[in-house]
Amino acid sequence: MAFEGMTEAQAANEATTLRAKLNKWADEYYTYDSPSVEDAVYDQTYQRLVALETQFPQIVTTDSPTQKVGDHTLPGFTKVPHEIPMLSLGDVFSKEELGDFVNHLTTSDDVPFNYNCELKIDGLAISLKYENGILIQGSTRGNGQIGEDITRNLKTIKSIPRKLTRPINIEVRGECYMPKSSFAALNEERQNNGQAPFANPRNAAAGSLRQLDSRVTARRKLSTFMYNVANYDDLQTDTQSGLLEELKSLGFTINPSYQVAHSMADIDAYVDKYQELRDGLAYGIDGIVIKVNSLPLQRSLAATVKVPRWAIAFKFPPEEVQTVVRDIEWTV
Ligand SMILES: NC(=O)c1cc2c(=O)c3cc(F)ccc3oc2nc1N
Repeated sequence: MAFEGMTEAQAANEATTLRAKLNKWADEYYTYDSPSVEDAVYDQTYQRLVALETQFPQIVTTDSPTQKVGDHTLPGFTKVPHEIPMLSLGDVFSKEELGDFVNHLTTSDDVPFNYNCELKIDGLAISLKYENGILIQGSTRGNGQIGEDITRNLKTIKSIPRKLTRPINIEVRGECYMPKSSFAALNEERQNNGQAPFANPRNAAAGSLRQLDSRVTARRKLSTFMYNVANYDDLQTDTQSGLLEELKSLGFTINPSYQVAHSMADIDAYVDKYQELRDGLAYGIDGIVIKVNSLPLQRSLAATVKVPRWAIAFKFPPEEVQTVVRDIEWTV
């Protein structure tokens, strides 16, 4: 990141702005456990400041976040490499795009029209690793390749089984979320004791999971819906819908509102149904996930670098939740 043609004064000026942002975000994170930006934004901003101060050493100040001892990434959680990357879903925003995705897949790759429709829970993606049926590690998605070890916090969540009904080795992925009722109660409590409220249940879940003190996490009434398996081999089922039932039989909580679709009309009906029911659900959803139902076909379709070819997210417009407008002065 070279700063061609930048004068020292300009560098000093930008460094001052970056330091203020980083200090504010760190303060939000440590003091109010409600960071207003994702870690990746914090890290990118930090790296830019380091590059600026490296190129213009004379602008370094003693109070710069770069001068603090220790690792600049938010501490407290060890990093966890995901042997099988935790990818994100590709998004579509209209039924036409959704139809294009499904029809393209079904015709070109000889995929029978057999899709599993699921609610897209608006939470934080997590991965749970079990050995001989015992929970040994829980982690966040992180950047998809490297997550954070939050085992101790996930163990406080009642819907996450410590021990499965069968002693198998399995890595299961799903969503950790905060029910709407818990979110409302938490924000009321925070406002009563002068803390900044969380903007939405997703931020509240993220802030609650990255608590260094698990007792705080335990009080946050988080829950989970699991939906995927990283290593399929131990499973007896060969469909996505069957996988959900198998996860349930192992002791996981799955979202019961899934439905197999055999036509575009089925998919459209499911989308319309849950666009209607959305506001009345006990948890936030930000869309629908449509997946090829056959697991062998999922595997053969695999993924591009970033997203699976066998699944798509149909995104709803943002829900009209009454959130407190945060004084977000910064745009990165
Ligand atoms: N938020 C969700 O409720 C939800 C999320 C995902 C994913 O993020 C996801 C990511 C992949 F690379 C593959 C499948 C997935 O399936 C998923 N299924 C769901 N129901």
